[in-house]
Amino acid sequence: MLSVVPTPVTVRVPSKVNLHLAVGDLRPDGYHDLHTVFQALSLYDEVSVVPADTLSVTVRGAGAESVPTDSTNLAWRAAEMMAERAARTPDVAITIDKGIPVAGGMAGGSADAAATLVALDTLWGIGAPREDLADLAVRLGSDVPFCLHGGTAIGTGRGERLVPVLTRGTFHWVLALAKGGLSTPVVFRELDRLRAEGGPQRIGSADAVLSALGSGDAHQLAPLLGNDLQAAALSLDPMLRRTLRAGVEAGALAGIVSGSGPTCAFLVEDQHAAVTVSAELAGAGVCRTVRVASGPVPGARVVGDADPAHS
Ligand SMILES: C[C@](O)(CO)[C@H](O)COP(=O)(O)OP(=O)(O)OC[C@H]1O[C@@H](n2ccc(N)nc2=O)[C@H](O)[C@@H]1O
Ligand SMILES: Nc1ncnc2c1ncn2[C@@H]1O[C@H](COP(=O)(O)OP(=O)(O)OP(=O)(O)O)[C@@H](O)[C@H]1O
Repeated sequence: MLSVVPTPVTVRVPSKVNLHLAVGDLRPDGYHDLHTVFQALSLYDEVSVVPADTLSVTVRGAGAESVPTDSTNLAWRAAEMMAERAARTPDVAITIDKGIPVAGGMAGGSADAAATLVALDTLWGIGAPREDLADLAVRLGSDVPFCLHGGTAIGTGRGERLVPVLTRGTFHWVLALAKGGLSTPVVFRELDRLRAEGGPQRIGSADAVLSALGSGDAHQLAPLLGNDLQAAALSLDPMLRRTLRAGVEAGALAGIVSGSGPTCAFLVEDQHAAVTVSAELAGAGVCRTVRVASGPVPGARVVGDADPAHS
């Protein structure tokens, strides 16, 4: 008798960079209020799910060895949450192909959680409204709702309340991936420590960033990029200063630490500049590897899915 091999559902999910990341004071719940502008970038993870006897997670790609494959993996937790919502057991094998740097400040784990929600929604034929998935997403992490959403968006609260931002055209980025990672809570704590000592200066409002995004002009946007966590990331990893300097010397319009770091994101003029800047930066010996990306791109979606309900 022929046995039916189940077909996996695969979801592609983007990374993010914070074009503007204003961090408020520490709240009683341990989080900080944020006012941020996210942009989803074309550096992706792919997450596949297939029916299995029990829940499992396999991670492949760069940095896979430092990603947990047990119930502390955000994708595992997403599967349990989705199963609970669907009143069923989470009997799936999850395979994560990492293209997003691990602990790199580009929402790698959050992306996998968002992708798992979308993949299981399809595999189990749930058809949950996007708002329901967003409600589950916020319980998994502050960046998870944006990984579902994609595009460019303002994030407030702890980063989970999203409003889409109108942008024109495509922005081109060069990403310098670091050898190690930085822990997000440790970077927030370092900022609190620096602030207790009187510094660093806080970035201002995002208004100018929003109008630069509307113009589609990378030259206008470049000097406006700002990240309150940058000083904390540089304090924990002073070598990042060299990386930021090298990117600008290589011809980038501006460089910024991405989120909590240590990935550095460089805005460049166009696709051609992305290639030349990335080649020069790769030769400067200031990072583990260099990637080219563009944004904005859509959030987590099933590969090969042309259904506009998923847009
Ligand atoms: C730095 C950013 O990537 C910017 O988008 C995010 O704020 C981090 O989002 P995330 O990795 O999804 O973070 P979560 O898993 O929600 O939180 C991890 C830890 O980071 C700190 N955290 C996170 C978000 C926030 N608004 N304030 C915080 O202080 C808290 O110590 C929290 O316990
Ligand atoms: N699916 C996952 N992928 C990567 N890391 C994961 C995953 N699940 C749990 N983790 C854990 O989370 C830690 C942070 O990894 P992650 O790649 O999410 O960091 P990040 O990109 O800096 O996050 P963010 O930008 O959202 O602050 C890792 O060191 C790892 O132990």
